[in-house]
Amino acid sequence: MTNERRVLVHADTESLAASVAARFITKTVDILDDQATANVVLTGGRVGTAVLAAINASPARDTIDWSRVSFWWGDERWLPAGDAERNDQQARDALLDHISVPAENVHPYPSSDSGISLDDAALQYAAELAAHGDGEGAPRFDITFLGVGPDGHIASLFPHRSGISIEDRSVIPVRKSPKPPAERLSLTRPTLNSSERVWMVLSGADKASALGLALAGAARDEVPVAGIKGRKRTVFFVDADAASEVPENLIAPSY
Ligand SMILES: O=C1O[C@H](COP(=O)(O)O)[C@@H](O)[C@H](O)[C@H]1O
Repeated sequence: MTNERRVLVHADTESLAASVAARFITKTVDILDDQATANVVLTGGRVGTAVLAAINASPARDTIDWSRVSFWWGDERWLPAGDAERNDQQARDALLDHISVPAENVHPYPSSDSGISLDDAALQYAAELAAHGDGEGAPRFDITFLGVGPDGHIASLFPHRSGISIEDRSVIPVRKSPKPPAERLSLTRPTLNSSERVWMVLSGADKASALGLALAGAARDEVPVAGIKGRKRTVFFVDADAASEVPENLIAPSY
């Protein structure tokens, strides 16, 4: 099977979230049949959080041995711990607080009330990634979820900003983000692209243009999602509205 990007279209956000949740559970069980542990990178955003809620709601949720799964984040908003706008808090509310995952398996970014600077927070998260990286700069990420903004941003890598081109670090501080809050932390493109599987989750007509441009070969500086590709698989899980500008030949047959 090739590692071409694939687009799977669902009728609406609800069926999209339920389908990705089912696929995640099946894939993670398979991964844990083959290896001792799994590393999953979570995203913030509306659809990413809906997927976590759908995993939580699934009767098959606990077929996964959660004690062998570790969670990381693609990006975080530089806000105090527990803030409802933090990506980690939204993931805890939707899923993590409801499953038997050991606290040490959950790797949130530092928070703005942690007493360290944004720059030091980026260094600290990079060090945590490296500490779990078996000699690499980051663990082997088995599944990485990414939302996609209407401007084509992924994680906190925005169009026409230097972040999308940074290659010598695993984590960067982000300032003056076009989307609030202004200060953020983000994995870099090479770190995201080190993932075995990248699963993009997006819905809504406001995402159609960015998705269409990315799949038509836009430059990553213009549309950052265009620069993202997992090692084994890159799948866009989208709803019909987001898919409206996707070239027909890239849409996988419905299943
Ligand atoms: O701020 C963020 O937004 C993006 C996209 O969010 P969405 O609600 O438009 O899906 C998300 O991917 C990112 O993690 C988050 O920090």
